[in-house]
Amino acid sequence: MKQRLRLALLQMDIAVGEPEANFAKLKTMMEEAAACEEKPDVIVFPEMWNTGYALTEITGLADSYGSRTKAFVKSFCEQHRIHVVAGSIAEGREDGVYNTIFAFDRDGNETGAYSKIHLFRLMDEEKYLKEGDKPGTLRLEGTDAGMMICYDIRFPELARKLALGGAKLLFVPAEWPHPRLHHWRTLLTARAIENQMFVVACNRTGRSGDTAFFGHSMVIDPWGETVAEAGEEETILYAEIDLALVDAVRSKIPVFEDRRPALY
Ligand SMILES: NC(=O)CCC(=O)C(=O)O
Repeated sequence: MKQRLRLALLQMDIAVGEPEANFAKLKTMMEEAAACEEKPDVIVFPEMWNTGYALTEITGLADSYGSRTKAFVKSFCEQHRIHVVAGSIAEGREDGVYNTIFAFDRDGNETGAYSKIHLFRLMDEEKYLKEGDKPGTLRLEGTDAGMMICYDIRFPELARKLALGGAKLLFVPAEWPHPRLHHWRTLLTARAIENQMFVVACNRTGRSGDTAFFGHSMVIDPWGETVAEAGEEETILYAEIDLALVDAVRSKIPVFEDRRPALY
C-alpha cells in the first residue's frame, strides 16, 4: 500500500458549451502536471469540465456514456502511469444527462464512477440533470476513497457513510461560486475533521455569465489543517499527503469507536 501520494488539482477555467476547447485546455494542463519534476500520483479535475453549466443545450453536448472522456483519460493514464479522478462530466445516457465522475488507475482501468446525488436547485440542475442513486467509491493504491460532487458536501451523512465504509480520502470536484467562499472552506474542513479523512477538492475558476467561480481548490488533512489552497487564478495546485495521518488522528481521538448511533 502506498501511503504518500502526490496530488495535482487542475483548477481550470471552463468554456461553457464548448467541449472541444475544454478537452484541449485540460490536455495541456494534464501534460504540464505529468511533466512536473515531482510527478503526481493522482490528477483531479473540476466538476462538469467538459461543458460547464450549459444546461439548456446539455442533451446535445453531453458525452455519451462518458465514452470520449474514458478514451481520452485512459490513453493519458497508460502513457504517464498516473491515476486520474476525471472531474465530473455531463454524461449522456438513454434516460437523460448525469453529472458523473469517472476514476481511473495508472493502467487506465476504470476504478469507480459516481453520479451526483444532490442536484443544486440554485443553478437549475434539477431541471436538466438526472440524479445519481448510489454513493461513489474507488480503490487507490490499496486505499479506499470516496467521491462527492460540489453541493454534496452540504450533506454530512454522505461523507460519514463513505468514511464508515473505509474511505480515508474524499475527492470533491466542484463548480462553487462567489459569494460562498466561507461555506466552501468551512464545509470542506468540517467534513475532514468530523470524518478524520483527507479532503481533496478541485474547484473551477473563471466567469460564466453573472456567476464568478473562485477557485480556491483545497487539500485538507484529517486534523482539519489546510495542506494546500489555490487562489482565484487558473492554476495547478500540487500537494503531497501521507495517508498514515488518518490512522494517527483516528487513534488519538477515536470518534468512530465513540459513536452512539442507536441514540441518533
Ligand atoms: N455546482 C454546485 O453544486 C454548486 C454548489 C454551491 O455553490 C453551494 O453553495 O452549495
